[in-house]
Amino acid sequence: MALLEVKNISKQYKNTKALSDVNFSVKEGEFVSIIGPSGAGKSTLLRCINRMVEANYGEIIFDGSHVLNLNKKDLRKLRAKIGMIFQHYNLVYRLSVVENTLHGRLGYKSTIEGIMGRYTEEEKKQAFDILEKLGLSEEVFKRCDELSGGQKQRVGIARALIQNPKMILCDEPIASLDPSSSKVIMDHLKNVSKEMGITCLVNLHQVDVAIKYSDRIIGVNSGKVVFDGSPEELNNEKIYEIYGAEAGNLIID
Ligand SMILES: Nc1ncnc2c1ncn2[C@@H]1O[C@H](COP(=O)(O)OP(=O)(O)OP(=O)(O)O)[C@@H](O)[C@H]1O
Repeated sequence: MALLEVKNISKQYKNTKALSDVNFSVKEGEFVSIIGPSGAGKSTLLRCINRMVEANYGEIIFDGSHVLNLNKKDLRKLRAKIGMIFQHYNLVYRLSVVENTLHGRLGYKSTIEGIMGRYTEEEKKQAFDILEKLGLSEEVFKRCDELSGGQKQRVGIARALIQNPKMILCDEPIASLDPSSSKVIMDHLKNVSKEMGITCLVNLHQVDVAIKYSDRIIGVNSGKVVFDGSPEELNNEKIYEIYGAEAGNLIID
């Protein structure tokens, strides 16, 4: 069953048409990558789903809700069910690993509870458990500015997981990481989808990584979906269609 349906989505920034009539759906538990050249609209597309960017036209249905029609209160509830991971982590660096993780609970709290940092014992236990699973037991009380890039991104995953999300949107999660940290992060994300059944929608620059980890790949060029298929179907011809002139060094041997 589709957890997410994106129908006829278009987005126009002032002078730029970033998305044109984008259609696709994602099943529960699926791991889907979105690939495409720089400026293709990948980030805009991901951000339209949780309305960090407002689409101009179309429909998005997530878990039965018509996302684009939600009022402020219901949008907040929806966002609690959708985690997000960013290229530059978006952590509060002067705070500790566990505090940043617990920030994932803020969507479930009143403003005053949030400001006072009131978390239940159960929430704290869950934070410790998640951090242990992500190999961060030793770092729990460290400030986030003391961490490596790979560790910071694992805190980003922890913060998303403590939301108990149905889906995680990942916007270039490994674009700032070296290959070995990238592998650790991608392995954790794959685990999140396969073991925990959480749907992952991941923007990626690296075609080889998308092929290795995804159940399905969506290729975007100039704001349009030009490929939607399995990793096996992504041959060199399709890579040319997605990347155009940039395809040269991406070709698979
Ligand atoms: N806030 C904005 N205002 C105006 N134009 C924007 C804005 N955000 C993005 N754009 C433009 O919309 C297009 C799509 O941008 P977007 O960031 O979604 O692409 P992308 O595929 O994620 O690129 P990259 O891989 O480089 O991150 C680009 O032409 C970009 O310049």
